Amino acid sequence: MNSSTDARRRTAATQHTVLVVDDEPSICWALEKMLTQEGHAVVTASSAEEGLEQAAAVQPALVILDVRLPKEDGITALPKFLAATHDAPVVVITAFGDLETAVAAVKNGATDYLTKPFKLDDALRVCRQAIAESENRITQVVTTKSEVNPTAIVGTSPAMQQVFRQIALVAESDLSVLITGETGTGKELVAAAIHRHSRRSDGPYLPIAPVALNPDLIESELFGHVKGAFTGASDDKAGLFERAENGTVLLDEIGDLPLATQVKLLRVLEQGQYSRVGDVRTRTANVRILAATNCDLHEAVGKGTFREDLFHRMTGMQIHLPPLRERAEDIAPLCQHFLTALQYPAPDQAISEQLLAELQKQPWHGNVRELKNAVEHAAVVARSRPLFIHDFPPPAPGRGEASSSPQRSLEQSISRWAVSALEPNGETPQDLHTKFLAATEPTLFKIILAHTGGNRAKASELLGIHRGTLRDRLRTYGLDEPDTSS
Ligand SMILES: Nc1ncnc2c1ncn2[C@@H]1O[C@H](COP(=O)(O)OP(=O)(O)OP(=O)(O)O)[C@@H](O)[C@H]1O
Repeated sequence: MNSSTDARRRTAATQHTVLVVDDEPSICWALEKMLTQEGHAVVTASSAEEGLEQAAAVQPALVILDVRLPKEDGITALPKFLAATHDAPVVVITAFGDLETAVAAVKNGATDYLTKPFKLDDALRVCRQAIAESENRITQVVTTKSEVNPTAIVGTSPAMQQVFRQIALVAESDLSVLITGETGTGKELVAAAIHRHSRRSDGPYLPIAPVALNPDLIESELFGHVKGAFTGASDDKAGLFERAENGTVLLDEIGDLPLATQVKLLRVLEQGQYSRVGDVRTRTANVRILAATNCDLHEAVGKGTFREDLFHRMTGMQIHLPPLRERAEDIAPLCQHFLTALQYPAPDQAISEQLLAELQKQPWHGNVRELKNAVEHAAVVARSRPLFIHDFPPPAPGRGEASSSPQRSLEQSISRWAVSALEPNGETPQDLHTKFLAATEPTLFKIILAHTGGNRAKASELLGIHRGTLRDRLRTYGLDEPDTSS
């Protein structure tokens, strides 16, 4: 970085007061010099007790706190510094390789930490970031605890409006409903909503996933059994349909039901009747049956793994939840909803337009479940500041996809790297571009030159750049191999 850039930054930076608490005078001196050069006012203290007095008096924008202090140690004093400064960022200085202390520091509310001995460049980067964070910190205080209904189905897209309409239309009736959609699209949420808005809402709601049941016991689980029906049946036992009397049953992943059980389910659906395993007595079922699937039942019928009569019976009333990538406009309200549920400060300010555009580009193979987990992850990383794309975990791979396509993951890595490097007071775009080219061009050039057998004229033609430019860049990267062009 050249000195004029430095000077520009210094004048642009707002002056803040930084409190340095360390009993080593040399560290206080070095940090003071570095921060004063940045345009900040620096106050120092050699113990936690003295530091706390200073903190209350000067209200610093940043506290740099050593862990090892003469009386009270930095980790124990950390919450007191947060309280005294109204949550100013605290950068903790720990001994080299002391993971336990670093973890304890972050747990106690430290924004970042430096390990001794540290380079001043690193200290400067960490301090700049912490100050920028404190400037960005969302100041709005959440005065009332925002209540979020965990069963709420959030969505403003036309597709979700259609789903809401369908739920409203079918809820009152006793119709069986098949809810379809990829994993994580909210099928179970919809089933629960249908039950909640139905006449049966006072009765039980029992979701069950046949795939989670022992295949030998599946019929007994659903319909119950009588004593002695099979080895181990030491007593009569009621099944799911009996326990759900006057209520609703959700058969999750109905496509996993064995064919023999499908016949019995059809009988319940058509005649409202079933028998316990080992019993001749016919019982009447007073349950509403909802089913969900993320597989193509039509295809399962074609393969002979799903009965056609049951298929027609179940698909009479179908609610389809489209994948999240087809309803990108739901991403913003869903993020708000999940952040509100986490009591994140000012959820409406936490997601910028730029971040939203990034999130809307992602494939979300795990749909809303993946988005929810990703927002929860990002909220932990961002700790009260607005979220950035690099706070989010990488996208989940799609079905049968080992990972996202190389080009996509390259794009994502570059984006994460660039955003974090550019973050307030980080690298200039020009520095970043130079570093980016230095990281990518040598590999590309080597491959193209190998392809042309070292012929630079051909390589520059293929690359669409001037031969002289290629020569200069190869020299810069130390790739001055002999040119085989004639
Ligand atoms: N529209 C939505 N609004 C709010 N939360 C949602 C919505 N859709 C899904 N979720 C949340 O996403 C998670 C997954 O939803 P759910 O279990 O209903 O999906 P599913 O389609 O049944 O998944 P699977 O097929 O894997 O069982 C849950 O935490 C749920 O609360």
